[in-house]
Amino acid sequence: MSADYVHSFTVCGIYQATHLLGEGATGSVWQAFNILSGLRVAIKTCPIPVDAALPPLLPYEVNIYRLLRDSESEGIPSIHWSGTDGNHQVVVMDLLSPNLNALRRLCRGTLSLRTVCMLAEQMLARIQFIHSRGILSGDIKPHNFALGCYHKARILHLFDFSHAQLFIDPSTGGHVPFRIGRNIQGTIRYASVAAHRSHEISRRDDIESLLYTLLELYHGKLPWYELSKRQGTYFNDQIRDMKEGPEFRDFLSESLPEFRSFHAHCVGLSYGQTPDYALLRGLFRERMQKEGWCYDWVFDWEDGRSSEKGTLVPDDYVFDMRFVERRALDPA
Ligand SMILES: Nc1ncnc2c1ncn2[C@@H]1O[C@H](COP(=O)(O)OP(=O)(O)OP(=O)(O)O)[C@@H](O)[C@H]1O
Repeated sequence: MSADYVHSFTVCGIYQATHLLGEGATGSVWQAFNILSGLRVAIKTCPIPVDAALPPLLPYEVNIYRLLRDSESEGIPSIHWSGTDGNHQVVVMDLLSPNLNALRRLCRGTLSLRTVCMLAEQMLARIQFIHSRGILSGDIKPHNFALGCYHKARILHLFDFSHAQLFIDPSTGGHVPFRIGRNIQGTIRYASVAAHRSHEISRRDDIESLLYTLLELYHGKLPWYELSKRQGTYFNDQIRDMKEGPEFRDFLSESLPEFRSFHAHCVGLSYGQTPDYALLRGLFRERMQKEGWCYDWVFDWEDGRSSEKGTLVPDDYVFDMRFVERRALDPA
């Protein structure tokens, strides 16, 4: 967290920050409100690098948001303002609800098949949209999807484009050529096998990461969950081997046929090939139809019983036992 911004601060004179929402590798995200209209917004801040040679991170992400901005960009947060404020780069954007990883935890670790099917429908639409604009997310994971606020409360948003990249070369209009030797980016737990192998990524890699995302939302954990908490090449290689090996095949064989068909489609895609988004969406639509479920966009976390014992506390939060009441541990 930035030392300058420990307490409430304002941006642009009209956005008053109230509290910290989350932190990532790029910066801190704060909840704020517009003091003129009362509209609640999110503010992402990132210290300006001291070394002028280092590339500015937030302006890069803002440029991606600009490329995605048009009348069809439902489910991509709007940018209200961006620029520098003091020694920070700042972007003011639509406020979103807690991300899907937090909501999975709120629902005691797993989401129902009905909720996963409804989420898959919107996730595929978002990914297809950014792909249609020549952009890859490079970091598809539950943490980067969240419902909107106000009238957008039923619209799933894809956000955090800090690892996004263009797969269409603007100078040639063609697909970026395949190459090996690219550093692995994004989040190891959800990275595609090709990304592990330092291959250039393309649309198929976002789709493979979506498969891992959906599997985690449904099952609660991926087979490489424990390994993914460790860092280093050794663990990355172990995770890659698990993704390609019998452990994952066994996991899939005990899972749902929809996920097996999804996996078969991913494996069959070559570099640069357009994924069959309709086929993938159809897998979940058919299941919804078979079960007699309708797309009412009422998710598990809106049912009080699913979240009874859940928590929004992050995985890595360490409770200090000095602050836990003895009675809670020993009711007698
Ligand atoms: N517009 C928003 N509204 C509400 N919460 C948000 C918003 N943007 C981000 N957050 C919260 O802040 C957290 C960090 O944001 P974000 O993922 O954009 O940061 P990052 O530094 O790019 O993260 P990463 O390390 O994953 O790349 C998110 O997990 C999310 O919970």
